[in-house]
Order: sequence, then C-alpha cells, then structure tokens
Amino acid sequence: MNILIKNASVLFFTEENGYIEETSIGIEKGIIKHIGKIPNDFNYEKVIDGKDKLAMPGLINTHTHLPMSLLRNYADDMPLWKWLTEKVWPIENKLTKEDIYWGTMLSIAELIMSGVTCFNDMYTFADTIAKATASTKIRGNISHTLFDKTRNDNLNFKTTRSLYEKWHKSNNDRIRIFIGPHAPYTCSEDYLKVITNLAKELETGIHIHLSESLQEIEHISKTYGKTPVKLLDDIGLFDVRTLAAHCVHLTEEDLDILMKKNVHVLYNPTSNLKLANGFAPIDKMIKRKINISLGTDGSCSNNNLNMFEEINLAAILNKGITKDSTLIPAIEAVKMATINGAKALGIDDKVGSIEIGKCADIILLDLNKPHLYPKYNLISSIVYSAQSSDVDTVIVDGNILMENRKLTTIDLEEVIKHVKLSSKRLIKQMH
Ligand SMILES: CSC[C@H]1O[C@@H](n2cnc3c(O)ncnc32)[C@H](O)[C@@H]1O
Ligand SMILES: [Zn+2]
Repeated sequence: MNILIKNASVLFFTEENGYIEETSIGIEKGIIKHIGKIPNDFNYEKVIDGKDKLAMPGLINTHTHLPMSLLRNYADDMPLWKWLTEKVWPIENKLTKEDIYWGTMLSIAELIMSGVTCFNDMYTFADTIAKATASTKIRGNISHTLFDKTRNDNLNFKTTRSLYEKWHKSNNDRIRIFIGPHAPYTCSEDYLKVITNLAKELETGIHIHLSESLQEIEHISKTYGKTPVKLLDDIGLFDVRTLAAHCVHLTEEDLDILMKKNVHVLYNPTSNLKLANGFAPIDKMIKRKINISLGTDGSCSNNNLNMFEEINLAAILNKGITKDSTLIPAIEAVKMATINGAKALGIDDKVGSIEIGKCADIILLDLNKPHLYPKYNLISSIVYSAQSSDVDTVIVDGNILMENRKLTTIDLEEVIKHVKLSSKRLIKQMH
C-alpha cells in the first residue's frame, strides 16, 4: 500500500546532529520514495494527516529476551547471579513452546505500542520467536541462545543452523539470524571458538552478554587470568560482527580493544541499575567513538520494554555520573535508539533514519498532549518529556502495524488470555 504522510514535523539526522522540518513523506512499496514536494503522479491509497504529529525513525531495541515478559515481576530486587540461578533458570526450564509464543506476542505488542520497529533478541525456542515476528510483521534480529557450561545446549548447532536456513533474510528481509552465545561464563573457550567459526561460515554476527557484573569479571579472571573482553579478543571472536550487551566493567585496555575491533555496545541502563551491576563507562566509549545503541534487556530485569525510558535514562544518568551536563545531548540519545542500533545490526543502509531509498520504518508521535507543550525543541521533547503512549502510528517496511493506537497484526485480547493461562500454570509448577 502506498502511503502519504502529509505535513508532519519530521526528524532528520545529520552526521553530527539532527533537525526537525515540517514536510511530507511518500511511501511506495514499503520504501521512502519522496520527502518534501510530492509529485502529482504519486499514487497513494492512504493519507496520514501529519498535523500535530512528529514523524521519526522507528526505535530499535538492540537487547531483548522477548519471552521473558511472561516472567515480568517474578524475580526482583536480587543481584544477577542469584537472580539467574535461583529464580530465572528454574522457571525457564518449565517454559513450553506455547509459553514462548504467547510471551513473545505479548512483548511484540508492547514493542509496537511503544514505537519499536526492530528488535535484537536472544532466547531459546528461537524458531517460535521467528514465527511470531513473521506473523506480526515487526522487524527482528533473532539468535538462539547457546550455553555449554551451567546449562546444556545442542552442542552440534543443529538448531542454529536450521534457524538460519529457514529464516535468515526471510519475510522481505525483515528477519535476520545471528549466533547467540549467552556469555563468557556460560560458554567454554573451545565452544566460543567453534561459535566464531560458525558465524564466519554463515557470514552473520554474534550477540553476547559481556562484562556485565563484577562477579563475571572475578570468575573469568580466576579461570583465565584475563578480562572477559581480552578473553573474547584472544579467541578471535571479535573478528566477526559482535554485539555485546552491557559492557559495564571495562578496563582502559578493554575499551581500546572494543574500539579497535569495532564491537557494538548494547547499552541497557535500566537493567544495569536494577540488577545493581553499575554504570557502563559511556563517556569513555564516546571518546573512542565506539558505536553505542540502546536496549531494554528482558522484562524480568527491567521490567518493561519501554525504549523512551532508556532514551531518557541514557541522557540524564550520564550527566549525573560525569557531572557534565553536555553528556549525552538529546540528539545523541535519540541516535542511540535508532541509527546506532541499525549500525550495530548492519542494516543502516535500510533503516534507522528517514531518508529517500530507505525502508519505511517510521513512527508518529501525537504531539497534542499537555506534557508536550510548548514545542520549543521537539528533539528535547522526545528525550525529556515524551511517553511511550504518545506513539500513535507505527509503520514497518511500509506496513501499518498500529494506527490511532490500534494494533493491526495482533489480537491483544487473545494474547492476554493465553498469557494469563501460561503464567498461572508456571507459578503453580514453581510451588
Ligand atoms: C535462555 S536464553 C537467554 C538467557 O539469558 C538470560 N538473561 C536475561 N537477562 C540476562 C542478563 O542481564 N544477563 C545474563 N543473562 C540474562 C535469560 O534468563 C536466559 O536464560
Ligand atoms: Zn540480556
């Protein structure tokens, strides 16, 4: 369906900055074909009135565990290791394929309703996650989590290979498959080497948790006599595109390695705070021009998938930590949630900004809200004042997934019905 977004305030990026311009966007076969003057012969089936609307690139949530919304508010106020081993892993062992499906559907509904057009996920039953992604038409980068210590996985990579063959670049290239080793403390050195070779063979990337807690640093130092970053570098893992979630505890040498090897850091401020892991050295990463994108982590450690909260937190938290009010400027926080995520995933030629030739992954915010007046600076409005419920319309690949806050590809009542059944059964099984 061709769409005309007429006279909206539109957010554009420049290399160093960004600006807002009142203009129109013509979308043809899922692609942004026109910006500004729309040619008279442009045929469209749908007009979206841009009055009091801000059009911006869809948000990219670069670190999720979608099925974990089933575990929302199940395990709180605990440190990471206790949280994983005493609460999360025992209940995850009880999850069925159906639970995974409905938990994922619940998360995708939440993502779309809060302006996310693309996610980067890591979980088991990834084939089921891919099915939910395909049916809802959201864009998703998916990895099947691999462990060979602590928990056992299929060490022959059968699941990862078949996931890749079935889904990589499918659904008009909305779905891509990465390899997902869980972390340096749950995967052995040899296993990580084989994983690196698999990523090279499949020409895809790696999504991993890295240097998240002090306990991880101590454990890896005791086992290998080096930091987790140095361990992965020595293995050669960074020779393939690496998306590293958290990166809270880093030495200067670690930071230099991440910079040299173009590792993409997935920054999860809420999760880092809630699991009491600390503050990632974002200022030092910025100085080294390391690409930083934002993520929520799963809904059991956040406990929502609201990227507006992460944008706000990224901007204000780092000012407080460094006592430098210029760090991170509003536009930089917005880029972390959009174009930087696209760069991490290697799809910045397709999405992440509103430009002619890119896919139409666009969201519209309703500006006619008390907390968004006056409109002195709409980039500041996004970062310091907007709420996820201001998202009115969501377009992915030219498909309208939400209009006037109504989901078009998800029956939310049905999803909630199944989530209630799954959560009741799970809690019974745990007692
Ligand atoms: C079974 S697939 C993914 C695996 O990762 C666990 N997980 C979720 N959040 C975190 C985190 O912040 N650090 C480490 N591991 C995490 C999740 O519970 C799953 O077991
Ligand atoms: Zn995680």
